[in-house]
Amino acid sequence: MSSNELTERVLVIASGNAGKIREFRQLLAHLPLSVQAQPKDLAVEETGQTFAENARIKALTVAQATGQWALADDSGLSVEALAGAPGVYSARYAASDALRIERLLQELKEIDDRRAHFSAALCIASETNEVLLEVEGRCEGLITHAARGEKGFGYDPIFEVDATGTTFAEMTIEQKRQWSHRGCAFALLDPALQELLHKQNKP
Ligand SMILES: O=P(O)(O)OP(=O)(O)OP(=O)(O)OC[C@H]1O[C@@H](n2cnc3c(O)ncnc32)[C@H](O)[C@@H]1O
Ligand SMILES: [Mg+2]
Repeated sequence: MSSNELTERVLVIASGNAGKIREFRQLLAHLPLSVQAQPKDLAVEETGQTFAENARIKALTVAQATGQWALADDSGLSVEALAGAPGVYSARYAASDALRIERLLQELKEIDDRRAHFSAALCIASETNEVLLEVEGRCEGLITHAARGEKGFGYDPIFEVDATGTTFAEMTIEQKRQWSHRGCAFALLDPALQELLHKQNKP
């Protein structure tokens, strides 16, 4: 075993969403961390009113259940013409990604104003019930009239990023990292997390 492995801290990704987990594995790859998935049987109720509250709830619950640091992400799509819906209810909008997309396109059928934004709140909590880091990121765009692209997950095929004119589903994981709500939030988290890990490893 190398000395690196000896000091490598475990970080549990407090999410049941395979698409998010894939992105976090890429985002965290350069850090001296052992990245693990949360236990399959763990379901956390998202009772918060905001993305930040829900991210906290998920991070604290999973950190306590696993006895490790946990990183949670609460995210969603807010549509201007729908007064911010589905927002924190983005996962509960319908039963599957395909049905969520279908419902949103249906709701916006007669509506010209397609402006929307994605938000992501990230939270890292410790096994001792402490919130270590919290950040938020946002990405502005438009809801398309039809799905475009095969990559990504969730609402990606119908969210066109203002800055690129492409949907998240048309982007590589690296491009999505550059423009997305999650990538922007992680850019804020990354230096603070590195500092925290550095401090921890000092004798
Ligand atoms: O709570 P966890 O277990 O992390 O997984 P979840 O899928 O329930 O995640 P949220 O509660 O944060 O709900 C977010 C919803 O918004 C969608 N979403 C979040 N980020 C997205 C992204 O980058 N691209 C497309 N859809 C996204 C996601 O698929 C969910 O339907
Ligand atoms: Mg959820």
